[in-house]
Amino acid sequence: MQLADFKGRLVLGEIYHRHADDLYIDIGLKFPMICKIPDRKKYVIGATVLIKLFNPELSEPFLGAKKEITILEADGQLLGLYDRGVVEGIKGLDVGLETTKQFSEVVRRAKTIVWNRPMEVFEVENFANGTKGLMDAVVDVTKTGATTIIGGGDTATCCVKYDTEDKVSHVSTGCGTSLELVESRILPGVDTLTSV
Ligand SMILES: Nc1ncnc2c1ncn2[C@@H]1O[C@H](COP(=O)(O)OP(=O)(O)O)[C@@H](O)[C@H]1O
Ligand SMILES: O=C(OP(=O)(O)O)[C@H](O)COP(=O)(O)O
Repeated sequence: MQLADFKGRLVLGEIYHRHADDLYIDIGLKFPMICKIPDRKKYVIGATVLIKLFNPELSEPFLGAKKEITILEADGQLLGLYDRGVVEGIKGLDVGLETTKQFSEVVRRAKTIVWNRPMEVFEVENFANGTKGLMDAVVDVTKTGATTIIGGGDTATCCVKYDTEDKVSHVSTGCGTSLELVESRILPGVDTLTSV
């Protein structure tokens, strides 16, 4: 086991035992984490949970402890149930490598792409990798002849951010409007200007 700094590290654990109001969670280290059961129906044996770990064992704080603790457990905060990458009650603000790969594969097969809405909260650098990855795929297929239309204020901003405005077929701040144009609806502004 690597004894790096554990404070604040996110780890997955499995509920292996329940006793009275307590949940016993195996986190793959020497000691389990024990905490109160937030919901008896949901936090069942075998369920996977996400934990913010503070300390893998409480032997050091035990020596000067002011509250009652046992040294044979890890200290952490139960964040919620974990189900296929999603934690109940916690927002998902980005996509992972696998999702980016799957979306990019579809984009690389397409001949026409209409893209509205960034994949993630791309304004925050740590959450932008999937959006950048998808943009790379869209730019690549544009080079090989696909028609790529990007619409929406924020999605157009992605093009500005990644300097791809000239590398896709069409960029517009309109999103609903772009879709109406594709549907062959008459757009009042375009109609007025056309007849001037
Ligand atoms: N998973 C998410 N959770 C919350 N906000 C998100 C998520 N993914 C993207 N966003 C936000 O959605 C906004 C873009 O959506 P939207 O306004 O519909 O796009 P557009 O302006 O291109 O039509 C961005 O500000 C982005 O940060
Ligand atoms: O980004 C936009 O809107 P959104 O952020 O609500 O998706 C567009 O500026 C709205 O354009 P629209 O009027 O063509 O739908």
